[in-house]
Amino acid sequence: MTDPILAVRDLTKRYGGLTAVNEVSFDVQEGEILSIIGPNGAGKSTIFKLISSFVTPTRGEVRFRGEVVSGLAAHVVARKGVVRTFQETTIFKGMTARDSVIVAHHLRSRASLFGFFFGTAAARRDEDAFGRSADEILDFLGLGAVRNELASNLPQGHLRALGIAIGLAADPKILLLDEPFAGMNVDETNQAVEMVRAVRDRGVTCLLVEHDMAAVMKISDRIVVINFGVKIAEGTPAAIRADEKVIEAYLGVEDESIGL
Ligand SMILES: Nc1ncnc2c1ncn2[C@@H]1O[C@H](COP(=O)(O)OP(=O)(O)OP(=O)(O)O)[C@@H](O)[C@H]1O
Repeated sequence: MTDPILAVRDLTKRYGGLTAVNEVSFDVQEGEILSIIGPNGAGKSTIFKLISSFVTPTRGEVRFRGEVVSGLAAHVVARKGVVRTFQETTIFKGMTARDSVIVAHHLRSRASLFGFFFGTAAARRDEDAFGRSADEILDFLGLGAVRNELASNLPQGHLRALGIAIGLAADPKILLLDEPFAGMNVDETNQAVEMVRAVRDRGVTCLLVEHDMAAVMKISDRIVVINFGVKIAEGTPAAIRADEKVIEAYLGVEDESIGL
């Protein structure tokens, strides 16, 4: 097997007396779609925050292409290529879709953000290149027709896609997608599943936290299952569906189903 693009080792996060994530280890291979699942409060979001360096582990580490990235500032890790998608709630709604993606390009080279707002010559040069790249990303995600709409006017499905577009503007090697199918109907979910596949086919490794089991089973190459902060299973969708520990963890959970 080739070296993993991401190696999570003995990752542990304690909040006071509560161990949110406990000695979790797994690898992510380049080009994979890997989903992290588990009941509410299992520790999935905390694992995402640890991988993207928004929080520092109590113990253990995350290695990206062999380099330890835990402990580095989140924007440094993002620039290396480990990027979280924006949630709808954090998208700047007063901007057009296109400008939002252009600003995300500027965030990649933070020096030019000042120029974007104040119109310096160097920023205008960047502007052309970033504009072309933004248009390509928007077209790629099916947002070309709404590029000049204010984000505040976009329906939820488009906003979700815009969050992915903003993530892609940062030129990720790994994209962390936090509940990309939440609140979607079946048609919207199917479209979003295709979108995530297309992102992977573009060469971006995708890591998902998701509750929609039907979508998870359809899209994932592999799944990591977390329960009470501990990894209880890891494998292909077929293996996970048949895993006794996984079935047990989900038994009695009313709002979730493992899709059996
Ligand atoms: N900043 C924090 N301070 C204290 N406790 C926290 C903090 N963040 C998370 N926790 C606790 O850690 C545990 C894991 O939370 P986490 O949000 O990672 O779970 P999750 O699997 O993402 O849940 P959900 O599926 O409901 O989003 C929970 O018990 C939560 O209350």
